[in-house]
Amino acid sequence: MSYRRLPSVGQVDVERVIAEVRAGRPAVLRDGAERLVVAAAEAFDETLVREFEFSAPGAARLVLSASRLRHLGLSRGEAGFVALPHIELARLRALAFGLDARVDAPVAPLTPLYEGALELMRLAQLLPAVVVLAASGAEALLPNLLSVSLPHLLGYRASRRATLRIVSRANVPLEGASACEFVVFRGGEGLRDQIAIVVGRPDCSQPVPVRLHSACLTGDLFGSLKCDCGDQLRHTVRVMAQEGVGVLLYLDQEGRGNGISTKIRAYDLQALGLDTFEADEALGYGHDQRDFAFAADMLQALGVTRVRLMTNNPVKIAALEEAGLEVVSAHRVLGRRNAHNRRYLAAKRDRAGHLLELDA
Ligand SMILES: Nc1nc2c(ncn2[C@@H]2O[C@H](COP(=O)(O)OP(=O)(O)OP(=O)(O)O)[C@@H](O)[C@H]2O)c(=O)[nH]1
Ligand SMILES: [Zn+2]
Repeated sequence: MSYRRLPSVGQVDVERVIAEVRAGRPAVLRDGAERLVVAAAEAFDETLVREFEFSAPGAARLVLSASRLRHLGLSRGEAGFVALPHIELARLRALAFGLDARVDAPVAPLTPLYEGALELMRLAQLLPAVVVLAASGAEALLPNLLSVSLPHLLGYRASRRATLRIVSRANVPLEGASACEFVVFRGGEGLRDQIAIVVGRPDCSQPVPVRLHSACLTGDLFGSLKCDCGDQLRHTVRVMAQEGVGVLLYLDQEGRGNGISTKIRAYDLQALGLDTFEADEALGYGHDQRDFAFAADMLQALGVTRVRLMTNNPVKIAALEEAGLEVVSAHRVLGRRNAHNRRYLAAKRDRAGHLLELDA
């Protein structure tokens, strides 16, 4: 391995801080001399409340994304923060992820460090709602906390893409597709590795059948009826096996990049009547957190530059083209419809422009 491929100190700092906030512990963001203690709103319990209140009484603030503030009734299109003079768990949770909450205090615009706190939550696949304390008032907390600089945090996604590399590969015969090689990449998005499943031995001078498949634990593994993912996954592998060649990228982008805990939270909101995109917006997200540029890098690392893409999602086609691959054709991949996924598929067609003909 060359030194160039070793993760930088900044990348290591970001990964350590991601682990801290996912474990429910506070961490510190630095920007020059300025420091900010941050902790995920969803992690707050009585103990964390006591820790924050004791170290800097009255100084906490809750930072919320633009779409969460819109859900709370604010018309401004930007992220912002409200003061938390006392951290009351019920109010904190209502503002961070309650369905019927309304903003109940003045909202102020964010500084770059506060924006960084939201980015940290997204990288950690936690809800974009974060409690912050100016470090000047929280000196007692600092010696125990890991910290990361804002430039390193903001550069993290690009650095993960730059360090994308193959770490292992082996043949794994699948039912109905015996000639498969699993190639494991480290880097890209999410918190785990990315997998390329290479069916047969593709001739890279010809267009190769390709699917970019975002992980869906509920659908891929358990056959959830709420989406079409499991069908799409198995159907694609079957088609590739029939053609004798293909590359399926299995990407760590659970819940359109939001992570499994948020996806399940969103399902709970969908049960109350919101569609798949409305539920994500209510929780503070945009339509889709995924970036497919690193998937293009994976294909190029495998020698694939001309693809026959199996997708209904125009964003995937555009992303590969933008990264310099030639998308020779795009083929629809239809899962079975049922009473539980009907609305999900219609929302993808109507709100995200997916190429789906549901009435056919
Ligand atoms: N946030 C959220 N994610 C969902 C929901 N249902 C499914 N997903 C995720 O949506 C993604 C679907 O991935 P794909 O099937 O690769 O992508 P797609 O955008 O549907 O595009 P194609 O299937 O290629 O047409 C997976 O990451 C699922 O986990 C939902 O209700 N909310
Ligand atoms: Zn799914």
